[in-house]
Amino acid sequence: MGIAAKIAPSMLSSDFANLASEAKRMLSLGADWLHMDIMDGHFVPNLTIGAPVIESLRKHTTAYLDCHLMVTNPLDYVDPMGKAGASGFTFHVEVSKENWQELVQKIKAKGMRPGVALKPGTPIEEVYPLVEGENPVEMVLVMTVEPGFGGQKFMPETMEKVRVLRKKYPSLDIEVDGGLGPSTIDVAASAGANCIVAGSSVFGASEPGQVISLLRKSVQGAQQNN
Ligand SMILES: O=C(CO)[C@H](O)[C@H](O)COP(=O)(O)O
Ligand SMILES: [Fe+2]
Repeated sequence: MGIAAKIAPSMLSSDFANLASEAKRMLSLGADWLHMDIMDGHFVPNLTIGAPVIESLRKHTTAYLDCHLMVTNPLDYVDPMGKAGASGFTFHVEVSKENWQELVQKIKAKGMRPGVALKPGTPIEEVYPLVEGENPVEMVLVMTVEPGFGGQKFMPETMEKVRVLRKKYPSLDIEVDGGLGPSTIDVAASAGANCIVAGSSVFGASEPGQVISLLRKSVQGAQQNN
């Protein structure tokens, strides 16, 4: 028995003008989580959504909103995201070296689940203190593309980080994000990822439900082989 597979369509690839119905469509097709990409136009060269949109979406669904904060000052977002109804709050390690302890504490105090993300060029060792501390994060998001945009090519060299993490922390939620789809899922699943973000491969498919179930089967199959 492995840890639960969580398939999280990235709403970045949805029609933002119909966000609520797109979210419901993904949930009805078997999505476990909805991945919400919050970008501030500073940490990454793209600007997407923030707490007001999370608050609007929350009125339409009770689903787990897996929020990925690609922002320079994640601490500023904790209160608004908590009030808006975010479920997971995943901040980047590159911008939280000085204050991750305070961040994790505040995220938990607001009833959210803390996670830490790292860019492809960031060494995996940087997240160890956050996973092992007294007040640990509950998920590590290994970016498998440079953050900022959907539809990029999966970077297989990031898989070594997933393998190292899975070996070190057998029951940790490990999320992969960027370029995941039918042609890349097996390598990520066998490396040990159990939370799978997929934007363009799901929303661009003629049968998104089939992609969601294929992603889940790959994670479950890899766990049975280990
Ligand atoms: O965090 C992200 C980009 O920074 C997105 O979650 C990610 O890119 C998903 O899109 P796709 O599956 O199309 O790569
Ligand atoms: Fe993301």
